[in-house]
Amino acid sequence: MPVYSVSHVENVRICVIMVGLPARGKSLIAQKIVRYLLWLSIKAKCFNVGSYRRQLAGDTAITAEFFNPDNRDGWSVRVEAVNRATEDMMRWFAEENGVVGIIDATNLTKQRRSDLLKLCRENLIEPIFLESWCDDQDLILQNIADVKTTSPDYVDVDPAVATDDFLSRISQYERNYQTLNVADDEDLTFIKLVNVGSQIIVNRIESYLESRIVYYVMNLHIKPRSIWLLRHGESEYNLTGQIGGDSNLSERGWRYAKKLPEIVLKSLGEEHEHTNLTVWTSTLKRTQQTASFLPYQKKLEWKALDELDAGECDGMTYEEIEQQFPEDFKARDDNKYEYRYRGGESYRDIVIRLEPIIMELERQENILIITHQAVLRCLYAYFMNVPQEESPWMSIPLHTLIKLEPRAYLTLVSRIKADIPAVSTYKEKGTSQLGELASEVSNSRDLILNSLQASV
Ligand SMILES: O=P(O)(O)OC[C@H]1O[C@@](CO)(OP(=O)(O)O)[C@@H](O)[C@@H]1O
Repeated sequence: MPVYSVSHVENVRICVIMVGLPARGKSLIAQKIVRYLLWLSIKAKCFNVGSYRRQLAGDTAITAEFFNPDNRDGWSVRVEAVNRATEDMMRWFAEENGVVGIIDATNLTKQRRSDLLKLCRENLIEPIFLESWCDDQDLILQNIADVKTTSPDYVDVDPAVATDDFLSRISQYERNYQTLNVADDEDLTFIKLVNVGSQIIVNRIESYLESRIVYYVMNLHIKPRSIWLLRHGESEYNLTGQIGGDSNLSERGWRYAKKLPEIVLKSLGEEHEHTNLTVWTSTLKRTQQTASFLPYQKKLEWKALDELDAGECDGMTYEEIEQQFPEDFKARDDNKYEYRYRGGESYRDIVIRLEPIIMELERQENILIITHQAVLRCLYAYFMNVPQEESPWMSIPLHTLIKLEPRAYLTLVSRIKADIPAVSTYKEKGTSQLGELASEVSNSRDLILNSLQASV
């Protein structure tokens, strides 16, 4: 079955042209848009002019003077860098069927923007300008500290010297800055973020894909925060190897749920022990039982966080699926991301239903999400940029918290394992569930079922 995405339906190609002084979060926004679109299967790529400039002029000793608009050598290198980036982008559109290309540069002058506009129009590409305008000095200094002192331009440079140099680089750029405004740029498609979203000006958004990009950008914030992703405690179905369903926690699952408040507190650290977390669960019992001892007020159930719907296979073991539906079993192994259970869902379907969750997650601050194996893989893939063919095969063990701390250019990840054993629900690619190993599993399943019945 062909897979249609927004871009196929609309047949549009978009060039997002970033605008703004250095240290206004442009690269961060550009990279996030790319990650979001790739996660939705829309082919996107960022062309960072700074890295072309570094290739042309070398990594080191690019001091603020280089960026003086009157410095002819510096100027010609910078023009050449933009030209190379745009040439590569046009080649990418033409030869690799790119859909959304991003030119990540300052693009501060009307002249530069009109050159890019002309190039896009000649190539039938929709241009959309995305300006990050900011005069909040605290935000700017925070950005400089976060990003620029770790930039390749300042390798081995003392952070204080790097910060001073960077501030003078910014003042060189300020000399030429012409901000976008509705009066002068009425005909352009643009979005202007003022002080990271405290005010947003949107002008002439025309296509659906453009409006999705705008909506995504409108939801972003850059406040420091953490996101915890975890599966529910071990369930009765996990013990018996059955998939789907709405079973209760096992005895070990309940132990994990009781220990969870302590583990979360530890992970928050002393200085944040009074932080108020928001807890999201699915509508299924196993996630809600897992959340039941957490002391936080704000708990929200989301249908969109429910586990992958296994349709006709719901309640079966992998072994039973292999026996009863051998072709499906193989098809799923061959392409797990696209495979849709009979009457159920695929991983791609989960990503589509998770989109509103991602939007809301971008708006939120500290949040703890208790969900399921397949859903968690999809959420993790969004934050960590995991390619589609890999994400359904990631190992996401039970009784393990994943803490994500988004930073300017990367997301820090730590895993916290609770000291409470649980079964593994991981099925390796290409492994048959039939045969010796499988019969051991099914024997243990019978044993567990017997003991459950005996204890009733
Ligand atoms: O895509 P695979 O690897 O089969 O993983 C998804 C499966 O994980 C399970 C456990 O096997 O999740 P959960 O623990 O939330 O019940 C199944 O319900 C679900 O079908």
